Amino acid sequence: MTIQTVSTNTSYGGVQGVYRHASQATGTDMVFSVYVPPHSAGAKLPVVWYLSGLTCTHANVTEKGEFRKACAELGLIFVAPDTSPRGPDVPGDANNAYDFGLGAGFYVDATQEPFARNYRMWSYVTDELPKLVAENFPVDAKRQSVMGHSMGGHGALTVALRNPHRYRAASAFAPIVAPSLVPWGIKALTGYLGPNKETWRNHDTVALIEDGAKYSGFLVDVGEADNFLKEQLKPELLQAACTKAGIPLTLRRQAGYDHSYYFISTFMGDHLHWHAERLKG
Ligand SMILES: N[C@@H](CCC(=O)N[C@@H](CS)C(=O)NCC(=O)O)C(=O)O
Repeated sequence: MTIQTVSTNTSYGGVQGVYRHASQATGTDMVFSVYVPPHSAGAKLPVVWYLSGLTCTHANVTEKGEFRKACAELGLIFVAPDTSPRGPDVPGDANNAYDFGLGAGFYVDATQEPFARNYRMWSYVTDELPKLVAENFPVDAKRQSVMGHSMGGHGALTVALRNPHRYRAASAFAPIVAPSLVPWGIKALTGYLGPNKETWRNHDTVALIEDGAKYSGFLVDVGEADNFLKEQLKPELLQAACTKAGIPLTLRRQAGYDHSYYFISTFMGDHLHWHAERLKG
């Protein structure tokens, strides 16, 4: 598996890169970013996966997430994939809406036509891209963790719950926690997985917890001024599910913050310290 370098820039003594490769999973070219902090020759470093939200590419968090200073200090590799396949032959939303299709892969492997061929973001972020990154960067595969925002928060929490031994820590900014119950999620899961809601449960954080999935604990920040909080995010459902299942949840409701990268970048350092603590040794 070969990768093509799109760009590299030195930052905080490390290297911020953007790379392109031909993805088997999606059948398209995919672009992702990797920050490698300064490190001694031959060292293998822990890796934090960041899954982005609706409308994003790798570029949103790479340019606005303000993660590099903490990653450099803590010795963390930071990887940001795209949120969907892209290209002239990739089908999107029939009405070009922002919440389905391009930029809105929802971290599932679609089973419904015409999406099943390309929309395989679950396989991409949990299988293909980790292998590619391990082959090309100084990664310690035993020390991985995952975080995400909004749709990517949903991705991070479901990826962690279904692979608790692979991802030692998981956190989220303004995650969708119960996609089966909210408009963004119902539209996406119907479109990608079909109308049988039983097939959605594997991609619904609250449903996974209700069905017995366990995890060592989550850090979740939400903004009290987030316009999506009440209709789409519903963090109270995650709180109830975690309390009932005995999963430790640190849920912080941040007054005045909205859904944007001004919110994410403010708390990015806290999240990276949480991850670094759990990726030690
Ligand atoms: N701005 C969009 C909503 C989608 C949105 O807020 N996307 C979030 C993730 S769910 C985001 O990160 N957008 C890109 C950015 O802020 O850079 C709209 O209403 O049209």
